[in-house]
Amino acid sequence: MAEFPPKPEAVADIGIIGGSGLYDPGIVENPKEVKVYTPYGEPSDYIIVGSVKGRRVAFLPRHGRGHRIPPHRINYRANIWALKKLGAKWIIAVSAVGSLREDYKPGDIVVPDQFIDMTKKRDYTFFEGPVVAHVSMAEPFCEHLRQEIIRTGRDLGYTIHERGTYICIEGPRFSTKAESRVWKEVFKADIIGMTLVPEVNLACEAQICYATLALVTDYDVWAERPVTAEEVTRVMRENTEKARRLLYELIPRLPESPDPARCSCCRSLETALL
Ligand SMILES: CSC[C@H]1O[C@H](OP(=O)(O)O)[C@H](O)[C@@H]1O
Ligand SMILES: Nc1ncnc2[nH]cnc12
Repeated sequence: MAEFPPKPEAVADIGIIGGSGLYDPGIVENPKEVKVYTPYGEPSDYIIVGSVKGRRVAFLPRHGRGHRIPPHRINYRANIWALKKLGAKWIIAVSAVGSLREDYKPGDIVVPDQFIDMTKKRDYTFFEGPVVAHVSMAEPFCEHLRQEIIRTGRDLGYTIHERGTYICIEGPRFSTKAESRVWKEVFKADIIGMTLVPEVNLACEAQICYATLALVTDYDVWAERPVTAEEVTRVMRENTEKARRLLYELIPRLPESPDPARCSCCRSLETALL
């Protein structure tokens, strides 16, 4: 394994990963496209590096510009590695999600606090041996970052749900009605998507504070009209302004370095390495 974590180049301390419908944040001043090489191959695209209200940010569209890469083919390791290499201490991950409950409505924001992994064949770790690590996933998201997203969303008057269990399916197909019933009624998940895992796991291994800003786009397939890809991208497009505003207000609120009293993300390897 190459040096892990890589030495940050301190170009940007805030990483943003854009999901379906958010391929350009539109808030970055003096944007420069940066190509980053990693031991895991190519990230999803060039990374846009620039400033937002005086803070250095690095933006990466998860599916590549124009949505070229399906969720199961995303090089999650290269993406997280690249952001770490650029110096990211925080990653705000934007995602389109389906809702598995009536009261989480299209257009609402959810800041998940748990996940269930139903993916099948992805590269889940940087530690393939001989160095072995078992990071704790009991609290998978950075609580400090989650609280800052929630506070900013509330200040902007958005409908924002403070908790939610995100079930991550393998995709790229959507769920069957029978599966959706299981996710909703048996597993009691609240939202559904295809990209959280292993992005969140790898961010944790890289000791980066990571939280998801999930935008509800649909009611999956349990409601009357089953979700379509067209619906997801259309609703997401209608709501990108919301995500952009939230990011714009949130970024300057983040401290230069995470507060060790508010989360333990940057110490995740202390108890994980064998
Ligand atoms: C375009 S439909 C499904 C697609 O949208 C979500 O992606 P992301 O989390 O990157 O916004 C979902 O997980 C699927 O990959
Ligand atoms: N219903 C759904 N299932 C899986 N991924 C999604 N992304 C957005 N909506 C989704």
